[in-house]
Amino acid sequence: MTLELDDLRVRSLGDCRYDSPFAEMLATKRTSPHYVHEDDRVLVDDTVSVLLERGVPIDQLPSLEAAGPRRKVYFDPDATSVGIVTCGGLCPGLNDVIRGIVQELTEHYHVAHIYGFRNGYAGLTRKHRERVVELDLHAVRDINNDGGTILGSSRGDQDPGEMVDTLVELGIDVLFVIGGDGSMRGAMKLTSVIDERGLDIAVIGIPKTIDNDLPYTDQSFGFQTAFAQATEFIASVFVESQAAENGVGIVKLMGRHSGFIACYAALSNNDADFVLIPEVPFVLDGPDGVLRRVEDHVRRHGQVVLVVAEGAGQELLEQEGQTTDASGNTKLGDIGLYLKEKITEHLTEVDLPPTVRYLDPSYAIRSVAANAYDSVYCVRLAHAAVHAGMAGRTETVVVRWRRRFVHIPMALITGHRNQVDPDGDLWMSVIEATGQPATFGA
Ligand SMILES: Nc1ncnc2c1ncn2[C@@H]1O[C@H](COP(=O)(O)OP(=O)(O)OP(=O)(O)O)[C@@H](O)[C@H]1O
Ligand SMILES: O=P(O)(O)OC[C@H]1O[C@](O)(CO)[C@@H](O)[C@@H]1O
Ligand SMILES: [Mg+2]
Repeated sequence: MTLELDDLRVRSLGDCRYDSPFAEMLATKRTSPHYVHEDDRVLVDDTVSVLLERGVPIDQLPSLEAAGPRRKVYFDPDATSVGIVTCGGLCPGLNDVIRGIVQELTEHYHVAHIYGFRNGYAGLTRKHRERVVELDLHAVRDINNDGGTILGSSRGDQDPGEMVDTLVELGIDVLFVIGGDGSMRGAMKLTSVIDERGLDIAVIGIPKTIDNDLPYTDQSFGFQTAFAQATEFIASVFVESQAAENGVGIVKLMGRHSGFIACYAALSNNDADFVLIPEVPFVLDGPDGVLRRVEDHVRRHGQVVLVVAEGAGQELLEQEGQTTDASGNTKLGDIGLYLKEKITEHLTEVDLPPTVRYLDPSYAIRSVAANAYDSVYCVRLAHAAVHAGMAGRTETVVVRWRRRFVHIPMALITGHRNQVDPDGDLWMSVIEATGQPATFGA
């Protein structure tokens, strides 16, 4: 990691001059094992060897600004208007975040207006301006009981200039963008137009991804709920495969570029014999290929369960030209169906005609309401986002890093992707739990 301290400094619109509603509560607070003072910072690294390698004084080590309420804020709360938008794919907990933002802004900061933009960035365009909704405590009362997002979401490019026009027209001071890497790239285009026009509008990101593929965050909200849902499907194919002769269960789970859902779901109920993820390429044929390993497993145990992330083994699929979705994300081939065909063909050839159960739970794992753990996480992220926005931070994302809530510059979260490290301890756990080889074939 070549990160320097200066890469981690977040932008502020200016000095904080207004009293914060939290001033009194914060007056006596100091950093403790359970609280990081607003003037203190959280270290990025957590191993002695990396810290020593950096070879710089402690105050020069890469560190992150603590999130949380400030004694003074940048925006005059009574005169502040905010906007909220949810973009990209659904994720458990979106409604919890919206609700947390609205409650915090209403009950503590007493802001003037909270607007919700409908259906992602499209809701900020001229065409959809009239669909903007005003949000209050009543509007968000029990939305956390439902999956999805009350605001709706979308993919697809919109003109940043037109979106900023909408912010200006509504008098928005702070925009909260709840979304993934694409949404954060979109948010950075907004801040660059805001800067060009010399406007005083803060843009705060709340990272959302069930794939858990955003960097500098312990684990993204909704991820735990999503992989818990996925375990149910693995358990089903396990039962089915056990009951059938030469039973083969295959579950394909979301995860375009990162196999976290597949790894965690597989570890959770430990029914999977093979986990295939995008980060670990595999071959099908040959003595060490997946097909022979599956065959060996069926011969020894009479059944087998495979969990495959949707982005795994894409290089094996013959695809006629790459297509993309409205946001420019590559559309993937169906590795689950491909494996089903190949395994059926192989086992039939070696005289083990299989009964294959293939499940692709797809949207069923991400459209549900957040579990209790994710709900807590969401409301705490929402509070952190509100404090960051009211303090005038901009082009800033709130994340939980090594269990502390911190601010990071938006550019960092779009800089690279969080992926399962084939040399890391998560993949090691998967290998230990499944008994599968570290690699398949050459
Ligand atoms: N490079 C970019 N510049 C401007 N806007 C972008 C960019 N990439 C994506 N966006 C916009 O951000 C929104 C969400 O992007 P996208 O559909 O890729 O989802 P995401 O935020 O990455 O979430 P998910 O994890 O579900 O993919 C879309 O409206 C898209 O057009
Ligand atoms: O079908 P959609 O909504 O475009 O999204 C599918 C993709 O979104 C994700 O859930 C990420 O949000 C991926 O795991 C999946 O590939
Ligand atoms: Mg994305």
